[in-house]
Amino acid sequence: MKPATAMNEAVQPAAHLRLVSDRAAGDASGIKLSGVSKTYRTRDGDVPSLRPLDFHINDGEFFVVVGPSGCGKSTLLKLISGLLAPTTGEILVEGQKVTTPHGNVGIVFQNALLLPWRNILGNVMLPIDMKRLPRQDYLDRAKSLLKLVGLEGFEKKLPWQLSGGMQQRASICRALVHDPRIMLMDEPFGALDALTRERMNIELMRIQRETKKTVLLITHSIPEAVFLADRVLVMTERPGAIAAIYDVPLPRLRSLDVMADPVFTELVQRIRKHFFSQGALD
Ligand SMILES: Nc1ncnc2c1ncn2[C@@H]1O[C@H](COP(=O)(O)OP(=O)(O)OP(=O)(O)O)[C@@H](O)[C@H]1O
Repeated sequence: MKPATAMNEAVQPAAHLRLVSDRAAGDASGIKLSGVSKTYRTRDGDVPSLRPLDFHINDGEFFVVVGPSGCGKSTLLKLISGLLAPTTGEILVEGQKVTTPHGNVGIVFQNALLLPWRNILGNVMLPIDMKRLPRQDYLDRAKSLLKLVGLEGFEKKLPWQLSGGMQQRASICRALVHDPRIMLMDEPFGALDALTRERMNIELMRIQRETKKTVLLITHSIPEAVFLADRVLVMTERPGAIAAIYDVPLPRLRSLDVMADPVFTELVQRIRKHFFSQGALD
């Protein structure tokens, strides 16, 4: 068995649950973090949010981050999107150093955040209008994305005429419409009921497999993380560091039945132990 990179020595992986932090290092594609830390400077003093992080998300990988509340997950996503600058270190997206917000990513937040006065198609087209790209070139793509997520026929409806899950599906289309290579998703299904959330997970997995996007998703749900991910990064309490990175040794296209698979349940348990040993469980 490979040596664990886990900081928490109490959590040892079972033989078939490899820790894979050495996978594909040095590849110029995907997302690469080298020594990336963040300390917020506030009037009340410094708030160290992330300890120096080093990891690589592969091109086309579904990478999920879990961690205790306040450990710096959203901060991590904002750094990768270029909305925030790191205090130390360097982030490369597709080989390019991130210094400002960049067009390579589509971002999905916890709430759909659709503009109430724009219809669903208008909301999906928002990044095209904001980037002043030619509308005609993207209209068909917007419509086929809406079809892909089961919203065909709802193009002219206003957001309030759709359920929460439908609005969130529209916001995923909005994040995909300009064809970014990378999707950054911050607890995208946190506000949904359990059944809709399960359906959205299946939907998202299908979209990711079909479009071969690189996805970084943050969630508080360990089963959701294991269900969706190729790899799961577990963070420590603030200032967040890498507790462990787990490979998910399950078929890439999964149905909900996989949740009864012993490999699934064992990995969920193993990740949960990190939180118990840190004294914090969400
Ligand atoms: N703009 C800011 N100024 C000062 N401190 C901040 C700022 N944004 C976040 N923080 C602090 O940094 C830490 C990490 O915040 P962040 O939102 O990244 O955590 P999180 O893991 O996403 O939390 P949660 O799971 O609860 O959403 C928290 O302690 C938070 O209070």
